[in-house]
Amino acid sequence: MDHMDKQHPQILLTASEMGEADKAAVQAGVPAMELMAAAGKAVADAVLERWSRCRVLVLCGPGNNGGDGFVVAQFLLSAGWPVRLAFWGSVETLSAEAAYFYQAWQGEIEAFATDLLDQTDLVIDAMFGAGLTRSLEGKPRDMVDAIIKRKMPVCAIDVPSGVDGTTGAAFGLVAPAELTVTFFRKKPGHLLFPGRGLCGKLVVADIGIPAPVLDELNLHTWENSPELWYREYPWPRLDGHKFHRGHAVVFGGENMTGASRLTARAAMRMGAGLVTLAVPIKVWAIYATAMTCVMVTKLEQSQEAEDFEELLLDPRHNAIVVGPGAGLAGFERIRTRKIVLAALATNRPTVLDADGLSAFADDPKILFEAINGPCVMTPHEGEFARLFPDINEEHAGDKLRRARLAAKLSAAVVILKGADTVIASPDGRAIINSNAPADLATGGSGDVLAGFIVGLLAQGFEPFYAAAAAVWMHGEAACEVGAGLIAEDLPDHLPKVLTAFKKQYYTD
Ligand SMILES: NC(=O)C1=CN([C@@H]2O[C@H](COP(=O)(O)OP(=O)(O)OC[C@H]3O[C@@H](n4cnc5c(N)ncnc54)[C@H](OP(=O)(O)O)[C@@H]3O)[C@@H](O)[C@H]2O)[C@@H](O)CC1
Ligand SMILES: [K+]
Repeated sequence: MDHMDKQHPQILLTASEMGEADKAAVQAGVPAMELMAAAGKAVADAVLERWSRCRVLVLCGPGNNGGDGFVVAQFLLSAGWPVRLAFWGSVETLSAEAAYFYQAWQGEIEAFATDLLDQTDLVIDAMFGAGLTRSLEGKPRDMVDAIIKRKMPVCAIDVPSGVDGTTGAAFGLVAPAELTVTFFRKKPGHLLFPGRGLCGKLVVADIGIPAPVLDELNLHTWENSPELWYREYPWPRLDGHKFHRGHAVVFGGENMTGASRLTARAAMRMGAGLVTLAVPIKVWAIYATAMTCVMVTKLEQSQEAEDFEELLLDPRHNAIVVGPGAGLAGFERIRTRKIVLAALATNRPTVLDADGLSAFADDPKILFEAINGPCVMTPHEGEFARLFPDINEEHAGDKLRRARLAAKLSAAVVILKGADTVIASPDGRAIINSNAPADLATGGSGDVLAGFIVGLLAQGFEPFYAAAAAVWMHGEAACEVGAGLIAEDLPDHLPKVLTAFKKQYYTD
């Protein structure tokens, strides 16, 4: 855990945490005026780098986001660009720094009017940033509406106005930015949808806030990267043999036999020393003919759960996954529940996915009460809504909080999947993943993820790290494959990912 330290470049700051960092920086002797000047300069530099000289309209709002806008306008004007500036707000309520840069602006200050866009090639959105509390109304809303209709290029300061930097939720209409420049550290809303999709390219600028101010804050959210967990990674030992690398057990059902096969193959690829697929006797032959390095074992008819329990009496079976293709139809639901409960009763690291979660939709409490050991749950949004209906409703639009509360309630690491997967630990820490390409949205990719996780658990990786590492490797493997990806490709491209990862991060 030491490595997920607060000064980490991957740390993410909510609006209030950023405000605290800002205050601490001022207390440490960095004047607020300098922070604003640096912020505005960073935005101007990013604009000068990306765009050629063109007619710019800077839209300044009533808070410090607008203050940054005055600075940008002045820098671009000094660089010889044609700049117009419109302000919406009241001069009396500007902060001291914003008022200073308002006064310092050498051009005219105009009122918000959509016809300003007629003579504009590029909009600088300095309307609202971290202080946004509600949907835009009146003139700012009309402006955003017109920018959207005209499909104007936008550079947003901190966040596109209307995006909540803490949650990524959009308050009403938002003009999508081509470039967003934020300060010091990213915010969760830059990584979580819809915010992420509205930011365009994201630049993080250093504005002179000293990193040690972060040590004083209570921070617990990071962007996923091997930097967070590579030091604890269970590197294979040179003198090791397969028993050092664990033995994962995968339950396979009767109908969707492909799902657990993908899981088992993925667990092997991730480096589990051995993998056993335990399946009902009726379908044993289907599995046995399809698998090679994975062992397939039979569960006798009508006593599958008992046989599964017996299999787990062997303590070498040190990580378990139940869910992919486990089955929910008719009697299968009861069987899946029994298998899950048998797995959890061992208190060994267990991954619950798909049907292994949905089997408890009627009474999730039974599941939560059974979780007393290390457990990773991997719901997609539909499964999450079934297991955590109250949290889901109460905190709609705040994926980070939903995942965190679910982890706390269930005492499991929760991976709330999607394009912006969140990995939450029961202790309150959370990681947002950002490397997943769109190609990953394909049947079976979740089964592979479950296999990657159990493969790491079998090797003794701590569950929160195993979850984060598996999600990251899954994204990397998908990037390796590219367009046309099918789930089978993911385990087979993992060796390239693991090799590159080892080359970059392994130290003796
Ligand atoms: N922290 C730092 O380190 C640094 C921060 N910097 C910059 O400061 C920005 C944060 O500044 P900020 O806190 O003044 O918030 P900001 O978003 O400009 O405006 C809040 C104002 O808008 C109002 N308001 C809110 N929603 C509204 C709505 N829908 N419609 C209408 N009004 C609405 C709200 O009024 P109220 O809600 O109180 O009625 C309040 O008056 C940050 O994003 C970054 O760009 C940099 O200078 C570098 C250092
Ligand atoms: K903005």
